[in-house]
Amino acid sequence: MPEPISPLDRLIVALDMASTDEAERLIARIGDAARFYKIGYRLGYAGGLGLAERLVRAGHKVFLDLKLHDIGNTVEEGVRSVAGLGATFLTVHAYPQTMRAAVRGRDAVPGSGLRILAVTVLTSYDDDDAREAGYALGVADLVAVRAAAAREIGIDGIVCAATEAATVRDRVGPDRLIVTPGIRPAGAEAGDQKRIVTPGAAIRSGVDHLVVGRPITAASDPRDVARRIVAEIEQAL
Ligand SMILES: O=C(O)c1cc(=O)[nH]c(=O)n1[C@@H]1O[C@H](COP(=O)(O)O)[C@@H](O)[C@H]1O
Repeated sequence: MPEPISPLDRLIVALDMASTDEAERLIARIGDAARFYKIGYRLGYAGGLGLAERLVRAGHKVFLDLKLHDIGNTVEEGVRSVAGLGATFLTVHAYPQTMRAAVRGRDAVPGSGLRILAVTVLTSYDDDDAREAGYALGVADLVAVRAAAAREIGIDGIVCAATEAATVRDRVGPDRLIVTPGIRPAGAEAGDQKRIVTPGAAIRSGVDHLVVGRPITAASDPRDVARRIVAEIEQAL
């Protein structure tokens, strides 16, 4: 059985900011209301990898959302480099060749603790977007197929919307993680997200970690919003 995850560690705050100064100010404001942070393109390309190492040294957990997707050799070597940074999670797109390469890169650095998450279908996509991108399957079927492939290949966790969590759990079993962005507390703006779920409903559908960005980062009191989300998670468990 998987290790129990505390309500606090289930919340991952997306640091989609322009600079490490801005990110560090937000982290200081949030204080002990969160301890798991995600660094994606915006911050990653603006000093975010150095910040990731500093956060790990300070006892935080870090999710590097680099969404790797390239020829196998490049993905494998990229994952080997990332494995030295101390992050807990790294994303790759859920294409079989890419996932196999990421698993080889992970396994080449034993003891790094890095876990690979496969991004199935972005939460900003609906069936029309999938069709426009050339896929014959709708979002739910595409997520199910990719989750099953990820499990077969040895990926550690799946990124999907919480709307697909039950199907994904069915495909991947109890030992793989399910990590869901597209989380919106009741009444929060969806923005560009199309498959949104509240924190409590996500947890009840079997999700392990929730990724929350703007509802926290754009709030006038980010610490308060983070605390409320963790309380909602705790209640739903
Ligand atoms: O891989 C991700 O983290 C991700 C996958 C996905 O399908 N949808 C998605 O929104 N994300 C990321 O999750 C975060 C969501 O941010 P908010 O919409 O501001 O809560 C962003 O950093 C996205 O890059």
